[in-house]
Amino acid sequence: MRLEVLTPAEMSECDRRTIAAGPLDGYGLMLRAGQAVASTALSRYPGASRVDVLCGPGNNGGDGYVVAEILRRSGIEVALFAEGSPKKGTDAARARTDCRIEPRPLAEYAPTKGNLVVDAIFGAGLDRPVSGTVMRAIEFTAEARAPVLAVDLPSGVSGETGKILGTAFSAELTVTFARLKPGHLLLPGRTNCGEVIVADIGIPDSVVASVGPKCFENRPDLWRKTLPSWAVDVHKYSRGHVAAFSGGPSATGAVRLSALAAARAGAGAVTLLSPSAALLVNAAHLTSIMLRRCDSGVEALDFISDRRVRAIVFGPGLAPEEPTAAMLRELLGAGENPAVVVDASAITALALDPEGFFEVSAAYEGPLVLTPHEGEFARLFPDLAAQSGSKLERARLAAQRASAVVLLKGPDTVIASPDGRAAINFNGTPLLATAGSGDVLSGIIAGLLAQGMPAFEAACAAAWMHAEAARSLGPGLIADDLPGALPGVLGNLEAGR
Ligand SMILES: NC(=O)C1=CN([C@@H]2O[C@H](COP(=O)(O)OP(=O)(O)OC[C@H]3O[C@@H](n4cnc5c(N)ncnc54)[C@H](O)[C@@H]3O)[C@@H](O)[C@H]2O)[C@@H](O)CC1
Ligand SMILES: Nc1ncnc2c1ncn2[C@@H]1O[C@H](COP(=O)(O)OP(=O)(O)O)[C@@H](O)[C@H]1O
Ligand SMILES: [K+]
Repeated sequence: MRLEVLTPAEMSECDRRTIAAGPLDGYGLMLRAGQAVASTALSRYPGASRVDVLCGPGNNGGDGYVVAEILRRSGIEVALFAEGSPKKGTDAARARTDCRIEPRPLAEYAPTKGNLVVDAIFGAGLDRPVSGTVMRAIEFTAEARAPVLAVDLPSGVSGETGKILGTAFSAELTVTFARLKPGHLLLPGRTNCGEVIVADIGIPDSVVASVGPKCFENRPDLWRKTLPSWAVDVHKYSRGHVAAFSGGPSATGAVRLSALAAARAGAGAVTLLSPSAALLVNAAHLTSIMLRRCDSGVEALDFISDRRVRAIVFGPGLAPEEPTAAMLRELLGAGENPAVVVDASAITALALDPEGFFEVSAAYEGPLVLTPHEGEFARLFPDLAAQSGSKLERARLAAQRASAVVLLKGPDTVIASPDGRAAINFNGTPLLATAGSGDVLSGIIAGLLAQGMPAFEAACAAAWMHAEAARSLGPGLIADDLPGALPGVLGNLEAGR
């Protein structure tokens, strides 16, 4: 499985290096790209006897001319519409010359019922909002509900950010080349792409590796090798001990979800550290999870060092106030180095003095993971939330600033490491939009960290497992159900090892 996700700039560097190494030249790559799209059109739309191919002025349009010519030779009635002409001497101009169909201006295009539309107007080169004739073509197509097969990306979707520039085709199917681009995975672009097929056009894996991509699809192959495995003589504490900090008497449920999830993710022991006032409430709800009174940072630190705590969940149910932030700074500054997952109200508490936290986190030597949703992210990183870059870019900048792995939640969860690596999760489901599911996620991360999984991999694996657990349960799930679905998910992963 090829997991690299290439920015449009990295993709064009791959093209350049492939061409430089030979034997394929730029036109050879274009022919292969066009062939891949045409054969997808023929196999996936076998009943389509008429196809409208819409071509732009660049290489995306070049691919479109290749598609049109192949479909024509296959006996299909092809109508060709062009927006602008390719520059003289380019591969696209050659493809235009080699295509035997005379294009009509895009302004004359109107969708015909039953026709398949091949969108080859803009791809990786989209650099400003679509407007005018192209915008109208997109709108007509949407009104006619004509099926769209997009070449590389639906025109209007930014390959870099997944944002819609002006407006965009909603494709049923998108054929892209060599590897996915961020725009295929990030919202809203992902929705416009429909099903995405990645076609091999002859760009060697070694060339992709040589451009040093740092973003990946979050699939098990990304982290499978780092999943915990236990020696035969393991005992509960050596399997990994998690401490989860409870809120006050009326805010204990969230952290119990985290604690249960940490245990289900494989931690050998999980202890809830509870303020005295909440001890009885917690006691009434716990069985395999242990309970310990804890009213201060000093007591917590004693416990962490005495009981060899390897990972901490800090946030669900805590007060979003300065004492919470102060306790976290105390924990991080004490010289113990357990892995720490900072979630929920603790992130809001840190936003009272972000710089104070970033100083402490920069000096921290243990693994650190922050799991904000967009609202919490905007509180801790207001300038990054306001900037125009992609979700991927925002998560990466935040990870660098906080010296922590940042898992930015949502339907297109992004996990970013301060070392520059990032992964985009694709298996999320709206089933997870239910109260408490984030608490389960932070617990899974802590459970994996306690077993020694590195922070970036643990966060990626947890995001994937969390969504798989939801999918295995289906409609009707509540967050309480998610930990119980983890054994099935883990069992399937184990079977794939
Ligand atoms: N050698 C390569 O790089 C390969 C590229 N391929 C195709 O080439 C595409 C990239 O080609 P290009 O870099 O030429 O880019 P595009 O063909 O996507 O678009 C570039 C052209 O569109 C114009 N443009 C961009 N946004 C516009 C807007 N909103 N309104 C009006 N005009 C706009 C630009 O000024 C430029 O003329 C890929 O998406 C892929 O389909 C494939 O042929 C495979 C090989
Ligand atoms: N529409 C959605 N599609 C996929 N995942 C979602 C969606 N909405 C929420 N999630 C996921 O559900 C979890 C919700 O976490 P969070 O917002 O912290 O909720 P809570 O605080 O109630 O636990 C996150 O992992 C998030 O990525
Ligand atoms: K396109």
